[in-house]
Amino acid sequence: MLTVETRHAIHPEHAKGMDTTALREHFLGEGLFAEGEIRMIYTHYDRFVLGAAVPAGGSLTLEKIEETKTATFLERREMGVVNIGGSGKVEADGTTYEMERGDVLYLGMGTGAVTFSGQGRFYLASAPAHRACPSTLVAVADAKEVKLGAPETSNKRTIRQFIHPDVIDSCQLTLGYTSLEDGSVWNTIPSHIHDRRMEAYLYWGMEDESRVLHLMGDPQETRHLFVANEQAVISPSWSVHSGAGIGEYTFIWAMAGDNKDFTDMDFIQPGDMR
Ligand SMILES: O=C(O)C(=O)C[C@H](O)C(=O)CO
Ligand SMILES: [Zn+2]
Repeated sequence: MLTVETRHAIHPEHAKGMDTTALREHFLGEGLFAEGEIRMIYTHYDRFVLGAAVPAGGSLTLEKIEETKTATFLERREMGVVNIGGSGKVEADGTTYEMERGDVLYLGMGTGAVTFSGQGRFYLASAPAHRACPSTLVAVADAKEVKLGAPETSNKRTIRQFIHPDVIDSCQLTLGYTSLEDGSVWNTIPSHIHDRRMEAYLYWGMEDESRVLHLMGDPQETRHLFVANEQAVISPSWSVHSGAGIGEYTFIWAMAGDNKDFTDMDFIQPGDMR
């Protein structure tokens, strides 16, 4: 089964007046990972699509979605696939990619139908593309590692960059994930925005009862979302995206927009946030 939900772009002035239910309705992705299903969210933020495929031992094929009005989903798009489950396979364009937990697969524009199988839990992130870059499997060991933060500021973390100019080519998609060290709770502190790019976070590797308090909103009008395992947050270009978690957590960040410069961020120090 394939289901697609549409999320329209929200103006920051509109977001200021939202209550908790409305904030969750517009910015949180809940229930994306369902056994035997592909579930997707088509956003109007840079036409970024996020989703999940959980074949649960069977197989699932992503061929097309009505929203793009193209013959296949990847006809004019590129996509990142992250396996956050057990061993699984992805077949695309006549090639079978074996994916272990944490591996990332980049699929270039024009790839055609994509079939997911095995015990993988596949997170999907896709953006429009203008040229075909080579499809590439990037194992955890091949990612670029960046260490950030310190125990004194409770934000010591490892950023692993997979779909990133220093690792593989892509059109506009960048993707990787960040894991917190034991005892550190804060991600992406100091907070930042990047008006040039939207971003989506998928929190994973969490206990069922754990939660991340995700900060979003205009830096002068912050709001929060309590986020559980395997839930996603859509971050418009005007919104900060930081969080503090109870228990272990990792989050996949994926971005689309005008540049692929990971370090292009406008920082806002905690003292300047409201
Ligand atoms: O821990 C971090 O800091 C991040 O992972 C930053 C995000 O990837 C991000 O927001 C990039 O723009
Ligand atoms: Zn960011």
